[in-house]
Amino acid sequence: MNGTVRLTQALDAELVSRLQSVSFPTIGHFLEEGFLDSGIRSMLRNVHLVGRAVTVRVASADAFATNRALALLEPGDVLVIETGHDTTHAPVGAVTACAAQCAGAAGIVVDGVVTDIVELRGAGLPVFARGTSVLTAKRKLDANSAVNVPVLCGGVMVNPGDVVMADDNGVLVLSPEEAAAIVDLALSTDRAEPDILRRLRSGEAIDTVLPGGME
Ligand SMILES: O=C([O-])CC(=O)C(=O)O
Ligand SMILES: [Mg+2]
Repeated sequence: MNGTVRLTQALDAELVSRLQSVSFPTIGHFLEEGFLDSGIRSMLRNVHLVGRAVTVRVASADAFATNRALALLEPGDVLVIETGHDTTHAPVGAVTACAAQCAGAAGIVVDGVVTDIVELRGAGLPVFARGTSVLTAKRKLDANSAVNVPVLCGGVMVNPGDVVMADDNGVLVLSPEEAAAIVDLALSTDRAEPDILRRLRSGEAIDTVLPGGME
Protein backbone atom coordinates (compact mmCIF):
# COMPACT_ATOMS: atom_id res chain seq x y z
CA MET A 1 0.00 0.00 0.00
CA ASN A 2 1.59 3.25 -1.18
CA GLY A 3 1.04 6.91 -0.50
CA THR A 4 -0.29 7.09 3.04
CA VAL A 5 0.98 10.66 3.28
CA ARG A 6 -1.22 13.28 4.91
CA LEU A 7 -1.67 16.41 2.79
CA THR A 8 0.07 19.46 4.23
CA GLN A 9 -1.12 22.17 1.83
CA ALA A 10 -4.55 23.57 2.65
CA LEU A 11 -6.60 25.18 -0.10
CA ASP A 12 -6.64 28.96 0.01
CA ALA A 13 -9.69 29.83 2.14
CA GLU A 14 -10.48 32.89 0.03
CA LEU A 15 -10.44 30.79 -3.17
CA VAL A 16 -12.74 28.19 -1.60
CA SER A 17 -15.11 30.88 -0.42
CA ARG A 18 -15.27 32.48 -3.88
CA LEU A 19 -15.75 29.13 -5.62
CA GLN A 20 -18.59 28.29 -3.25
CA SER A 21 -20.48 31.22 -4.79
CA VAL A 22 -19.93 30.02 -8.36
CA SER A 23 -22.56 28.16 -10.36
CA PHE A 24 -20.32 25.30 -11.51
CA PRO A 25 -21.93 24.92 -14.96
CA THR A 26 -20.71 28.46 -15.62
CA ILE A 27 -17.17 27.02 -15.57
CA GLY A 28 -18.42 24.53 -18.16
CA HIS A 29 -18.92 27.47 -20.53
CA PHE A 30 -15.19 28.16 -20.49
CA LEU A 31 -13.21 24.96 -19.89
CA GLU A 32 -13.04 21.51 -21.50
CA GLU A 33 -10.87 19.60 -19.03
CA GLY A 34 -11.57 18.43 -15.49
CA PHE A 35 -15.19 17.38 -15.88
CA LEU A 36 -15.85 13.87 -14.57
CA ASP A 37 -17.86 11.49 -16.69
CA SER A 38 -21.53 12.43 -16.41
CA GLY A 39 -22.36 8.92 -15.20
CA ILE A 40 -21.03 10.01 -11.80
CA ARG A 41 -24.03 11.74 -10.23
CA SER A 42 -25.08 13.11 -6.89
CA MET A 43 -26.85 10.51 -4.78
CA LEU A 44 -28.53 13.33 -2.82
CA ARG A 45 -30.49 16.37 -3.94
CA ASN A 46 -29.57 20.04 -3.63
CA VAL A 47 -25.89 19.70 -2.90
CA HIS A 48 -23.12 22.14 -3.79
CA LEU A 49 -19.61 21.73 -2.45
CA VAL A 50 -16.02 22.80 -2.87
CA GLY A 51 -13.23 20.89 -1.20
CA ARG A 52 -9.69 19.59 -1.29
CA ALA A 53 -9.21 16.16 -2.86
CA VAL A 54 -7.90 13.32 -0.72
CA THR A 55 -7.50 10.40 -3.07
CA VAL A 56 -7.52 6.64 -2.86
CA ARG A 57 -7.10 3.89 -5.41
CA VAL A 58 -9.11 0.92 -4.21
CA ALA A 59 -7.80 -2.28 -5.82
CA SER A 60 -9.96 -5.41 -5.92
CA ALA A 61 -12.58 -4.13 -3.45
CA ASP A 62 -9.98 -3.59 -0.68
CA ALA A 63 -12.01 -1.93 2.11
CA PHE A 64 -8.90 -1.23 4.18
CA ALA A 65 -7.67 1.20 1.51
CA THR A 66 -10.79 3.32 1.94
CA ASN A 67 -10.36 3.20 5.71
CA ARG A 68 -6.77 4.45 5.43
CA ALA A 69 -7.93 7.36 3.30
CA LEU A 70 -10.76 8.14 5.72
CA ALA A 71 -8.19 8.46 8.51
CA LEU A 72 -6.44 11.22 6.54
CA LEU A 73 -9.51 13.41 5.98
CA GLU A 74 -9.53 16.91 7.38
CA PRO A 75 -12.42 19.37 7.54
CA GLY A 76 -13.51 20.44 4.06
CA ASP A 77 -11.85 17.54 2.25
CA VAL A 78 -13.51 15.48 -0.47
CA LEU A 79 -12.61 11.80 -0.66
CA VAL A 80 -12.09 10.82 -4.31
CA ILE A 81 -12.11 7.08 -4.95
CA GLU A 82 -10.78 5.22 -7.99
CA THR A 83 -12.11 1.68 -8.17
CA GLY A 84 -10.48 0.44 -11.38
CA HIS A 85 -13.88 0.62 -13.10
CA ASP A 86 -15.44 -1.71 -10.51
CA THR A 87 -19.14 -0.90 -10.59
CA THR A 88 -20.10 -3.99 -8.61
CA HIS A 89 -18.48 -3.62 -5.17
CA ALA A 90 -19.45 -0.51 -3.19
CA PRO A 91 -16.53 1.01 -1.25
CA VAL A 92 -18.82 3.55 0.44
CA GLY A 93 -21.88 3.11 2.62
CA ALA A 94 -23.32 4.13 5.97
CA VAL A 95 -20.18 3.47 8.01
CA THR A 96 -17.72 5.00 5.53
CA ALA A 97 -19.86 8.09 5.06
CA CYS A 98 -20.25 8.45 8.82
CA ALA A 99 -16.46 8.35 9.26
CA ALA A 100 -16.03 10.98 6.55
CA GLN A 101 -18.74 13.16 8.04
CA CYS A 102 -17.24 12.89 11.53
CA ALA A 103 -13.91 14.07 10.09
CA GLY A 104 -15.69 17.13 8.69
CA ALA A 105 -15.41 16.06 5.04
CA ALA A 106 -17.33 18.02 2.43
CA GLY A 107 -18.23 14.93 0.40
CA ILE A 108 -17.23 11.70 -1.32
CA VAL A 109 -16.82 11.01 -5.05
CA VAL A 110 -16.66 7.39 -6.23
CA ASP A 111 -15.94 6.18 -9.75
CA GLY A 112 -18.16 3.23 -8.96
CA VAL A 113 -21.14 2.41 -6.81
CA VAL A 114 -22.21 3.01 -3.21
CA THR A 115 -24.41 1.08 -0.81
CA ASP A 116 -26.71 1.80 2.16
CA ILE A 117 -28.38 4.47 0.03
CA VAL A 118 -31.22 5.13 2.47
CA GLU A 119 -28.72 5.76 5.28
CA LEU A 120 -26.60 7.93 2.98
CA ARG A 121 -29.62 10.07 2.16
CA GLY A 122 -30.40 10.34 5.86
CA ALA A 123 -26.84 11.30 6.78
CA GLY A 124 -26.82 14.16 4.28
CA LEU A 125 -23.13 14.01 3.35
CA PRO A 126 -22.90 14.73 -0.40
CA VAL A 127 -21.94 11.48 -2.17
CA PHE A 128 -21.37 11.15 -5.92
CA ALA A 129 -21.33 7.78 -7.67
CA ARG A 130 -22.46 5.83 -10.72
CA GLY A 131 -25.24 4.10 -8.81
CA THR A 132 -25.87 1.68 -5.98
CA SER A 133 -25.08 -1.94 -5.19
CA VAL A 134 -25.82 -4.47 -2.50
CA LEU A 135 -22.38 -6.03 -2.90
CA THR A 136 -19.72 -4.21 -0.84
CA ALA A 137 -15.95 -3.98 -0.52
CA LYS A 138 -14.26 -6.63 1.59
CA ARG A 139 -11.96 -6.58 4.63
CA LYS A 140 -8.86 -7.57 2.69
CA LEU A 141 -5.65 -5.87 1.60
CA ASP A 142 -4.44 -5.39 -1.94
CA ALA A 143 -0.90 -4.12 -2.49
CA ASN A 144 -2.08 -2.20 -5.54
CA SER A 145 -4.27 0.07 -3.43
CA ALA A 146 -2.81 3.50 -2.66
CA VAL A 147 -3.76 6.63 -0.75
CA ASN A 148 -3.02 10.20 -1.82
CA VAL A 149 -1.68 9.32 -5.23
CA PRO A 150 -3.01 10.59 -8.58
CA VAL A 151 -6.19 8.63 -9.33
CA LEU A 152 -8.33 8.26 -12.42
CA CYS A 153 -11.90 9.19 -11.57
CA GLY A 154 -14.57 9.57 -14.23
CA GLY A 155 -11.87 9.88 -16.89
CA VAL A 156 -10.11 12.74 -15.09
CA MET A 157 -6.72 12.43 -13.39
CA VAL A 158 -7.28 13.78 -9.88
CA ASN A 159 -4.25 14.77 -7.83
CA PRO A 160 -4.27 14.94 -4.04
CA GLY A 161 -4.83 18.58 -3.11
CA ASP A 162 -6.88 19.39 -6.22
CA VAL A 163 -10.07 21.41 -5.93
CA VAL A 164 -13.25 19.33 -6.21
CA MET A 165 -16.43 21.18 -7.16
CA ALA A 166 -19.61 19.16 -7.24
CA ASP A 167 -23.35 19.69 -7.32
CA ASP A 168 -26.48 18.02 -8.68
CA ASN A 169 -25.14 18.58 -12.22
CA GLY A 170 -21.96 16.57 -11.72
CA VAL A 171 -18.35 16.85 -10.63
CA LEU A 172 -15.46 19.07 -11.77
CA VAL A 173 -11.87 18.82 -10.53
CA LEU A 174 -9.24 21.52 -11.17
CA SER A 175 -5.81 22.23 -9.76
CA PRO A 176 -5.82 25.17 -7.32
CA GLU A 177 -4.05 27.24 -10.00
CA GLU A 178 -6.66 26.39 -12.65
CA ALA A 179 -9.47 27.16 -10.21
CA ALA A 180 -7.92 30.50 -9.26
CA ALA A 181 -7.54 31.40 -12.94
CA ILE A 182 -11.24 30.86 -13.73
CA VAL A 183 -13.04 32.01 -10.59
CA ASP A 184 -13.29 35.73 -11.41
CA LEU A 185 -14.60 35.10 -14.93
CA ALA A 186 -17.14 32.61 -13.57
CA LEU A 187 -18.34 35.00 -10.87
CA SER A 188 -18.72 37.90 -13.29
CA THR A 189 -20.61 35.67 -15.73
CA ASP A 190 -22.93 34.54 -12.94
CA ARG A 191 -23.54 38.16 -11.96
CA ALA A 192 -24.64 38.95 -15.52
CA GLU A 193 -27.12 36.09 -15.76
CA PRO A 194 -30.09 37.49 -13.80
CA ASP A 195 -30.24 40.44 -16.20
CA ILE A 196 -30.11 38.09 -19.21
CA LEU A 197 -33.03 36.11 -17.81
CA ARG A 198 -34.95 39.31 -17.04
CA ARG A 199 -34.50 40.58 -20.60
CA LEU A 200 -35.61 37.24 -22.09
CA ARG A 201 -38.68 37.19 -19.87
CA SER A 202 -39.51 40.73 -20.92
CA GLY A 203 -39.67 39.57 -24.55
CA GLU A 204 -36.26 40.41 -25.99
CA ALA A 205 -34.99 37.98 -28.63
CA ILE A 206 -32.15 35.61 -27.74
CA ASP A 207 -29.95 36.91 -30.56
CA THR A 208 -30.36 40.44 -29.22
CA VAL A 209 -29.70 39.49 -25.61
CA LEU A 210 -26.75 37.23 -26.50
CA PRO A 211 -25.48 38.47 -29.86
CA GLY A 212 -22.08 36.82 -29.47
CA GLY A 213 -23.17 33.48 -28.03
CA MET A 214 -23.81 32.17 -24.55
CA GLU A 215 -20.72 33.46 -22.80
O1 LIG B 1 -17.96 -1.31 4.00
C1 LIG B 1 -18.14 -0.96 2.84
O2 LIG B 1 -17.45 -1.34 1.91
C2 LIG B 1 -19.30 -0.05 2.52
C3 LIG B 1 -20.31 -0.07 3.61
O3 LIG B 1 -21.18 -0.90 3.68
C4 LIG B 1 -20.28 0.99 4.64
O4 LIG B 1 -19.41 1.85 4.60
O5 LIG B 1 -21.16 0.96 5.51
MG1 LIG C 1 -22.59 -0.62 5.33
